[in-house]
Amino acid sequence: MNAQSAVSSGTWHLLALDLPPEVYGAPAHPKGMAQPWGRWALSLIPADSPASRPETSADTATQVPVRAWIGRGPSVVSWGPTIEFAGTLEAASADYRAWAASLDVDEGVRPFIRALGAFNYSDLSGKLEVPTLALWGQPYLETYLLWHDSRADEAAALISAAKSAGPVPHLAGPQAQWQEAGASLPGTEWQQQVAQAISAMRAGQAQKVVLSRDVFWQADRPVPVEQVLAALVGHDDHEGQDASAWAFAVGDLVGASPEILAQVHEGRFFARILAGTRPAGRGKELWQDPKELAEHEAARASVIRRLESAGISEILAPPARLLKLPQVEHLQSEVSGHCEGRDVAQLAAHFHPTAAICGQPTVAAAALIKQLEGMDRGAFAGPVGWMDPAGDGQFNIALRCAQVPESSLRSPQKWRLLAGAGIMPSSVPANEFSETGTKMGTMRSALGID
Ligand SMILES: C=C(O[C@@H]1C=C(C(=O)O)C=C[C@H]1O)C(=O)O
Repeated sequence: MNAQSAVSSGTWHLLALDLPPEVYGAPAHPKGMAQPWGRWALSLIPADSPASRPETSADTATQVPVRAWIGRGPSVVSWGPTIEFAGTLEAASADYRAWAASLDVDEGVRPFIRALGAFNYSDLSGKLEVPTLALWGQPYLETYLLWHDSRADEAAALISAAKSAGPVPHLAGPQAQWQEAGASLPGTEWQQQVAQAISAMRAGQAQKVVLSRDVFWQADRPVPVEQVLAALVGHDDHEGQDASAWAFAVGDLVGASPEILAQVHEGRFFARILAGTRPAGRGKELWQDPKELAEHEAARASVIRRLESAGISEILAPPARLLKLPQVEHLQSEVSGHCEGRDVAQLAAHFHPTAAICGQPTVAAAALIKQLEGMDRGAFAGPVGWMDPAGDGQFNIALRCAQVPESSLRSPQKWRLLAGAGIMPSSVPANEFSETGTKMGTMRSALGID
């Protein structure tokens, strides 16, 4: 079936929901919204009944995958069928925007016919998906339900469920027992690869290379994605800072990334570059460590260098600051500018891969990753996020996440946790190994492993 033609002949609907102020958090401020709103919206996802949890892949059509993006700015929780635009990030976004522009819908509704997508690190292939039923939480305390005619019955049920739901229900985290189930490279081998990268860099092959690794975890039962997301949004708004990560379930990834590759809002571009890491509570050490400072500078410079060719003007790039997250602290640089006429997908594609997740110089670092990493990153470290028909939106770098099997997106039992670390000529392999382990802590904690 050609989903696009089937849906453009239908109708889209938008309803503003009148919700109690508690849903948006206290104090009622846009920055504080993500956590209670996320828990509220996630609690409305229909339960994962055994009937919707097929044992065989032949039944996967009955699955109801959850899609979500929850953090500062527009947030969404959705489930069920989507309209897909596959291809590279730029091709998929061009197709999506042309389709959205051609829809015969009210101009108040069109901006909410937004798409979510995750794209592979290596070639930016992937897909954008437009939810056909979605709860969109907006800054300034608004929530809209968007639905397509094909989901009218579910929308009616959801509207009455939303009316009778308590303000912010408690969602239990995952209750599974976990077993470690291998890795693409055993830890000792991975550290040998890091040592090789260090030798190659000392011989002048590159200045920085980011090597990542994975660890598989097997649960004794399916783990509903909304429980994991609820635990991830629970981490938000750490120590009174701005909401610092965006929890997501997009494509085959579930996680909470703090790093913004490209954000576009009404002609303004914004990015948040992270590089340089310490476990929580030890961030101040970063200012004294020449290796971390050089590593950060490489990542920051790689974005700043590409701003002009991206067509961005009136650039602001204040000095780096410390970003505190529950598991780790980073050096962060925020960069902004004017980006009239460029959409968020074009800009994300332009900046990918940054030195924060590839290295410096890009081509040499990419070659070392290919030679040494010993695994396929999939969409890990690729762009993940959302966009609207006008080209506004946000793509983060898919970090602090797990990849789950395509055949069980709703309640996966096997989770592949991934994390990387910037390797410099002065790096110590054992330290990089423990840094990647600490970064995986975001997911271990949300899954209830730690
Ligand atoms: C690669 C990751 O993180 C990146 C690498 C960092 C570093 O090496 O210090 C810090 C933040 C991210 O840009 C990851 O979280 O997996």
